[in-house]
Amino acid sequence: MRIALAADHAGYLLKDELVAWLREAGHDVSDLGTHGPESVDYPQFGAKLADAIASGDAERGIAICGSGIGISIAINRNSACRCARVDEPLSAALAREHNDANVLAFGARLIGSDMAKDCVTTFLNAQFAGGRHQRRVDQLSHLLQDSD
Ligand SMILES: O=C(CO)[C@H](O)[C@H](O)[C@H](O)COP(=O)(O)O
Repeated sequence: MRIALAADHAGYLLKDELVAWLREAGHDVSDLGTHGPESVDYPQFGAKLADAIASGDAERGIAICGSGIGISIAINRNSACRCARVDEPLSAALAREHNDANVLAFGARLIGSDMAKDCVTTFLNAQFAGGRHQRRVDQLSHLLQDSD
C-alpha cells in the first residue's frame, strides 16, 4: 500500500521508526518529514500529508505530533482526508469500519511505538463497512462543502 507519514519535531522519532517498519513490511512509504528535533510547526506537515492524500500519491497517511491533536485538526481541514487520532487498536479499527478514515494520528508524547504499530496494523487491515456508515460519511463531505 502507498502510505505517507509526516510529523513535527515531537513526533519525528516515532515517525522514523514507523517508516522503517512499514518499508520492511513491503509498503511503498513516503516520508514527508520532519527529519530532526528542530522545532517546526505541525500545520505545515499536516498540510503536506493531506496534499499527498488529496493528490492520490498516498492511499493512507500517518501523522504524528506531540499530542496528535494539532496535526489531526490540520489534516481534517482538507476535504480529501478523514483523520482519526487514536491510541488503541479498537479505535483504529472503528475509524476504518465506520468512518472510512484514511489517516491515523498519534501523539508521540502519549503512545509507545509497540502500541502505535498495533494501531497501524489494525488500521491497514480493516475495511470500511459501508451501508449506514456511507450515508454518514457522505454527510461529513457535505458539511465541508457547505462551509466553503
Ligand atoms: O502536540 C502538538 C500539537 O497538538 C505539537 O507537537 C506541538 O509541537 C505542541 O503543541 C507543542 O510542542 P513544543 O515542543 O512545546 O513546541
